[in-house]
Amino acid sequence: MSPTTVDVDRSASSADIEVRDYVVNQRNGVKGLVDFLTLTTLPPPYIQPPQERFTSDKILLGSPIPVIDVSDWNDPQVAREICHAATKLGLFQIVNHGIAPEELKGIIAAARGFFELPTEERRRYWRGSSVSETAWLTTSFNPYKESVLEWRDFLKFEYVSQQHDFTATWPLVCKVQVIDHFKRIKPIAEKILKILMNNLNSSIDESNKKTLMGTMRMNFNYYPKCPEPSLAMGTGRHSDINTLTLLLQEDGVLGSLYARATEDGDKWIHVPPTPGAIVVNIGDVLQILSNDRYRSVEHCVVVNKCVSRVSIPVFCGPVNESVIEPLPEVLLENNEMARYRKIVYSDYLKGFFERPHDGKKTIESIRLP
Ligand SMILES: O=C(O)CCC(=O)C(=O)O
Ligand SMILES: [Fe+2]
Repeated sequence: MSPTTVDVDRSASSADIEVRDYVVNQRNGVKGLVDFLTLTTLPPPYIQPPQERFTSDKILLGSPIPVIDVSDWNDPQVAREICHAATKLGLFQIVNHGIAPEELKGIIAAARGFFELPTEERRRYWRGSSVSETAWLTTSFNPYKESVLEWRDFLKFEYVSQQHDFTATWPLVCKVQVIDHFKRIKPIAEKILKILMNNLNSSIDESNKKTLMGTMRMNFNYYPKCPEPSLAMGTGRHSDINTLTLLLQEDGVLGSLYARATEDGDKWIHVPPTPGAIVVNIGDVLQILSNDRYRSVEHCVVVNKCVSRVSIPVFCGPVNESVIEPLPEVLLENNEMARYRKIVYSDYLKGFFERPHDGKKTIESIRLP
């Protein structure tokens, strides 16, 4: 690919195809693209239609994201604050969770380490031909289904503790840190889920553990510097579809993650990177189990002209075979009707991954009339 074709002609479909081919089919990712070209304008495949762009008039000021001090998990106030935040916004930050700042810095550095590897080295992990069955790299969200690409690459890890040596071929630059981060996040996620379940007159037991946290996956999201950030999106509007996500943001990069303030409005709250904090967000499965008591929060990521950014979500969720439906405990309590039809989680996943990021379309697709 010659650099000038992409740079000069913004509307030409040949340039469009060439960029897509380079990024997606040739498995360079958007990181490969920005390393190869000195871009002064945004390549056409990344130009979002005006209604999908994030503009400053959408930002809701004066509504800070709750920051919850969880140093004493047994304090009833902690449970109250977590349940309140899960009900209202569906997103909050926790501090004093027990993971040391140096450990958080270590996993961020490990993620950067991976994306700083030579392109050929990263490409060994490309989805579909990865050297590891439990770690793979791709770009955007769903590049073969999207008319506009998202400005990010991500490496996904699956924690399959019952499978011997599932980390054998993970990249050495980050392997130890990823394993340690999974192990540190797991008990924190379990404590939050326990609080949220207790509040629904339920609990975590052997029968539902596989639904609540039968799987754990981690992303290294990488958002390169973007020549025209106002025209692009790093991650499009979506809610996470799992139960609970615990996300680490890189310190210092402001104006990236936004959460939709209310279900029906188009106002968004900035989620500031807070040193030492972990962002927790409620996913669709908890909204379904709780019959809408908890809210899975729609969120999106804006990119930056001056700095690249890394974020590291850990997604706790059901195993594929789990049947997802509102909990009987919740329905009985108020003698209410289920608001969602029951669905096998693998079918739910299929619905989500079949289309581009599109707000809360997946959960809406199973809402009962
Ligand atoms: O980069 C972020 O802050 C959030 C990414 C995200 O929403 C996701 O990976 O699901
Ligand atoms: Fe997300």
